[in-house]
Amino acid sequence: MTYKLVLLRHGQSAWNNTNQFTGWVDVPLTEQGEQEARKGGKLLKDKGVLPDIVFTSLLRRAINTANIALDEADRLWIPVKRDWRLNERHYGALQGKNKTEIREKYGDEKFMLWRRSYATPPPEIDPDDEYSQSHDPRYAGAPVPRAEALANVVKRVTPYWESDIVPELKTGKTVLIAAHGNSLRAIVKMLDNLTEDEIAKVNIPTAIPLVYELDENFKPIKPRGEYLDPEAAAAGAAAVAAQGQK
Ligand SMILES: O=C(O)[C@@H](CO)OP(=O)(O)O
Repeated sequence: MTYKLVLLRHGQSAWNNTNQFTGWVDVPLTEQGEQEARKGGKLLKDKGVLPDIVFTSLLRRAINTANIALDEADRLWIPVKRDWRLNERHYGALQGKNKTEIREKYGDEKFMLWRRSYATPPPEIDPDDEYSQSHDPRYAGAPVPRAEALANVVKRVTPYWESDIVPELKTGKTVLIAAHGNSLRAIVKMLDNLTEDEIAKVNIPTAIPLVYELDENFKPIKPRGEYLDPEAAAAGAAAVAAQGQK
């Protein structure tokens, strides 16, 4: 018995477009982002990868990407589960800041440490900052972070994977997770058992489905899975890696 998992990062968001750190700030998709989501859905349909259930974060860029892609694949009717544990990594005090300006102000090393190190979180956000989520009713009862490193995301995603996602895979459903660059990196790290150095080099392109076939222990049969459009995925990942450089 094997299991099928599809990871989908949201399409281009308003702040991807303006080169701002986003994290838990609930920015919309751009028109280009919507178009990317449609393309992602078409890939699912054309390749016959048809999700039976979708998991999303609580952020509109992931929710809308899932809806647009599933509509395109004629699967808008499938059940949906949303959870803050699939949210983007909380970018702390960097939320809302321009990536290039931060790199220029603090230097390459610190910039990359905050973006891609495993265990070092960015500086914490003030709970009363306009871009803090401390007072957002959607997170009532949840421990809203003031900043997260990727390690913190792995820590919140892994129990959710075990408790909510694995049981759906076990019933033989094709599971779609529509989420974010760094929450998906946390899942990729966990699935592929990557080292901290290996995951630092992984960048997830927007809205290109990444398909994993998993064995009976929920481990990838093909390490790192398979993008449904590998060429576009490589170009997209390179563009993410280069953010803040210009
Ligand atoms: O700003 C963010 O929340 C993320 C994803 O867009 O950025 P980065 O790729 O720099 O971690």
